[in-house]
Amino acid sequence: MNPSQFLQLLPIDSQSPQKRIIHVCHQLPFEITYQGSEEKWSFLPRRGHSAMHAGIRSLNGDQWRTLVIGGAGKIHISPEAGLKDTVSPPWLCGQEKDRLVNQLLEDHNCIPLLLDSESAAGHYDGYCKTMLWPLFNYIIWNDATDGRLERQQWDAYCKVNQAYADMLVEQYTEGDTIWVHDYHLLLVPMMIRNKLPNARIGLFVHASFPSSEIFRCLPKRQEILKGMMGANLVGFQTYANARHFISTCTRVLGYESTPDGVDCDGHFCYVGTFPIGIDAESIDAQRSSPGVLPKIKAIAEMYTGKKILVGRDKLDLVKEVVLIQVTDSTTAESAKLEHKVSEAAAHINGTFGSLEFTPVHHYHHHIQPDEYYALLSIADAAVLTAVRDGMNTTSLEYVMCQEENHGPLILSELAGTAGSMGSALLVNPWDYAGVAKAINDALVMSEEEKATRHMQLLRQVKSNTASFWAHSFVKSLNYTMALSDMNNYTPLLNNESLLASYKKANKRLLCFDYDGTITPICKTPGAAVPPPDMLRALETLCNDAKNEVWIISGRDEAGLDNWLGHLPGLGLSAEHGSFIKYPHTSKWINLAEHCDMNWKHDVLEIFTYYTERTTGSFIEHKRCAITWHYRLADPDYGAFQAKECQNHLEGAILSKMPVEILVGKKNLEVRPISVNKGEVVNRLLVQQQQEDGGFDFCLSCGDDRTDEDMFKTMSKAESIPSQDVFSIKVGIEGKKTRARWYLPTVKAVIQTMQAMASVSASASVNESL
Ligand SMILES: O=P(O)(O)OC[C@H]1O[C@H](O[C@H]2O[C@H](CO)[C@@H](O)[C@H](O)[C@H]2O)[C@H](O)[C@@H](O)[C@@H]1O
Repeated sequence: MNPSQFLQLLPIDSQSPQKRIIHVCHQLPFEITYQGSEEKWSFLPRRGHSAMHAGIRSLNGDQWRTLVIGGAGKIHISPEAGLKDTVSPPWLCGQEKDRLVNQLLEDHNCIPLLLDSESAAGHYDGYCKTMLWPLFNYIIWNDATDGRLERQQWDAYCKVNQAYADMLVEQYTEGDTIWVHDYHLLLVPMMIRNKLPNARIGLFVHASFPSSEIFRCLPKRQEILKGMMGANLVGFQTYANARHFISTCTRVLGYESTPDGVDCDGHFCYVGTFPIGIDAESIDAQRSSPGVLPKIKAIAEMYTGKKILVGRDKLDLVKEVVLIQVTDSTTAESAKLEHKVSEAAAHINGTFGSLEFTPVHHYHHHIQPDEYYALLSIADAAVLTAVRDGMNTTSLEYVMCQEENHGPLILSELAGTAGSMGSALLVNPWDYAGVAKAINDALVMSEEEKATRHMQLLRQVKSNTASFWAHSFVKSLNYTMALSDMNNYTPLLNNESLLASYKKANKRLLCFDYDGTITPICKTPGAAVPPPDMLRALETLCNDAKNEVWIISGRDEAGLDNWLGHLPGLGLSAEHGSFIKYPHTSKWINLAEHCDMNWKHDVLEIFTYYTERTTGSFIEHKRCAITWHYRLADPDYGAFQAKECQNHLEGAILSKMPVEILVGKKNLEVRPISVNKGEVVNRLLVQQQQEDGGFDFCLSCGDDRTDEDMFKTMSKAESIPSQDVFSIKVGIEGKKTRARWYLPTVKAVIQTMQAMASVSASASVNESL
């Protein structure tokens, strides 16, 4: 179930009133001007990101208070202040800075981040604009460099992200909800998580997010994705972006995922789609303001007898004007592009124009709001043909301005808004003939069709507002947290009670699984060598006479002997309980010797069939089991083939042979039904009971389904008080398990082993004194 779906199922009033939401944005919504030491600072609305800031503002109300942390940007100096030009923030001395901070907080609930200009430029003009922005919009950089500039920009990106995270941590109080915005701050969620492990963190990516094939080109791809994973919920504008993100995490980081999100080393990061809208009421008020009507009249007079097409795009690499009769371009980010567009306009005018008629008017400057709304209102059609756009709020504003005229909207299907604007004339911006046809269709469209299409668009714009977007995201974030709590059947292992119980015990049984429990999962089985710190702890545990320590694994005897055989005090069980080797002995005992192994040939045939058809997959042969691995295959195709293979095995083998199929971590395993890890644990419990009065402390620890048999057996060990039985699942807390506790990672397991080992070591020192 994805977060948007939780909304329909869970009660709306689950938040207590007046909780605080702290937004972390690249820039504050205001341009700051210094008026002089005796005057108040002045704050004027900053251009751009108006939908985001409208959404943020809308959250201030009965339920929430908002605080916005954002970059101050360049600080302007009023001519009256007696200083020159604009300057970067560091000139601010203590008193002036305090005055600015206090005033922003009091007047607007904002806290400014004052960055030095070098870091700010390296972060924004550098890493954001030259690395991330083109890539996120499907443009691979074509200027090869020696990597030095990129490293400097990356360093600036990290430094600036850290500054935002630190500022947040400074402001944070328990219970706050944190909402980080956009691609400028993708490392911030994990930086915060490192300092505030239990915080409620949302991240919304306002920009597009590319497919994994594009994203994987980014040299810092892992760092960026892991930074994002610090969030509890990552939101995107479109379903396609969300899907790309999930599959990128699977492919680049090798994490397991579901359509709801990504499982990241014991933390589930939910992913959802939340298309942003505009503040419809405010746009309605602005388009009807007194300044707009005279502009409408002036434009109408200027183009009497002509149909007006309007286009408005930011001039950057991802937005090109295909055919525009009146354009207004906003920020000039590229002089080269401006030149290109001017040339195209001149060409069209030269070819199709005359002394009395100029078909393309290209205005390349910021136009004032009155002119903007007048243009959107007077147009006969809008042509918005970006080749990539996170959303495109101009299309929404155009619909608001056309309440009377019903002018058709020609919209690029590669703009985020296209997904919800089904009544627009959607075009592929690369298909020039298709765009030309759409323009013609728009101009000859009947009034009736225009009205019907416009009504549908308007309904969409008025219902999916900026406020709706912001509220949906925050509610989903809260619900994902609630869902994690609800799924948390299994609490985090309480180390204190474990150690207390361990200390007082006289005879302990410790059973550990191997892969994914005491050794991290690796790309190939041969690479999963035991970590040295784990081996040291294991050795100390084995040296404690009160302990009986076992590794109970799916691995074969040779593998376990090779990696762990040097610890004589360690008991080993291989192939999920088929073989055991008692501590201080060298002989393996085959517990499955009476099992029928005739199934192996048929299973091998099926596994071979899938191996031949799944590049990267391979078969691991064991004495009593066969394993088909697909970790190195394409993740989606591998998972698909594994399902097919499982169905095949179930149909062809299970009904006829006494075997079981185990669905492991990127593997499928077949082994006799009569052996399992629980049987080994049971054998050890019974033997100890018969020989020496039983254990008074039991621990089993494992990460996959085969380990559930150990947990089950231990939970039934009636002779041991339940508070001294520790069954521990390794991995994400949300998974159903029979274990009583969970630990998130292999690292946490090793730390627990070390903690028990130090109890054993100090007991042995005390005894020898
Ligand atoms: O019972 P376990 O000790 O957890 O062993 C289960 C299987 O582990 C191995 O495969 C898994 O670990 C590999 C190394 O990290 C990894 O490459 C693979 O994708 C995992 O499935 C082992 O190869 C199997 O024989 C074990 O049954």
